[in-house]
Amino acid sequence: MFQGFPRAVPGLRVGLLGGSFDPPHPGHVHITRQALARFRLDRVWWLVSPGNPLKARGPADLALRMEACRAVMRHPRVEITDIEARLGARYTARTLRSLRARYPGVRFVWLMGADNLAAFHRWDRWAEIARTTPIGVLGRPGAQLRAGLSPMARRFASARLPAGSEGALALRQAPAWAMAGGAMSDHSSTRIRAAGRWPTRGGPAD
Ligand SMILES: Nc1ncnc2c1ncn2[C@@H]1O[C@H](COP(=O)(O)OP(=O)(O)OP(=O)(O)O)[C@@H](O)[C@H]1O
Ligand SMILES: O=C(O)c1ccc[n+]([C@@H]2O[C@H](COP(=O)([O-])O)[C@@H](O)[C@H]2O)c1
Repeated sequence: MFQGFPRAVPGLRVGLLGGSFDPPHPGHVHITRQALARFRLDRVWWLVSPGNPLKARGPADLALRMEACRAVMRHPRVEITDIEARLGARYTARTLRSLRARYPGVRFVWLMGADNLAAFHRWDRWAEIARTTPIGVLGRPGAQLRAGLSPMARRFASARLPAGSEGALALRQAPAWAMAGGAMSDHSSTRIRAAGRWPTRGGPAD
């Protein structure tokens, strides 16, 4: 369809897991599998970010992160993509607008860990994202309480799907969001970097 962009037909339920993946780890794999099952998704696309706009430190080289992602996440329904670099987008609201225009009829669900839900109100045009895209949240140790009390959770409280209805998330008109329950993983990129098992860059995101 477009070089470097995954294929998707109208009606396909596609979860978008944006991340720095600096580096990717088993926690990302865990939540991807959980999202496929709990939110009844047909696909998950990993959007390997050119650089989180809220993180001062730039991530490792994109090609290196893409390669590492392909090595840890092998699943027939999961695609590893550098779509945001191709679009020249690092703000999620912009990415979602572009994807909706390129893939009419595809049912996108934005995926994120509970730690990101807790800080979601600091994102560019966060309420627009919530009003236009269903959001699937995956549990993360230590973040559950903050996520539940967050400005996003409070402002869009009436749009939250009750436990047991998460499977309908992709079919719901936004605003709609759900939390997937179940086992959590405590893996984190910060911890891997701190252990010196991944190259780090000191400068700001480029
Ligand atoms: N163990 C985990 N449990 C739940 N969600 C996770 C987990 N690890 C990462 N995520 C989610 O995956 C997405 C991408 O995460 P990211 O690549 O920043 O990994 P990270 O481990 O959070 O990195 P860092 O420690 O550098 O912040 C985010 O939405 C994040 O909340
Ligand atoms: O759009 C924003 O303002 C924004 C602010 C912070 C994070 N994000 C996105 O959130 C995703 C997770 O980021 P990270 O660094 O926690 O992996 C990734 O796709 C980022 O681009 C987006």
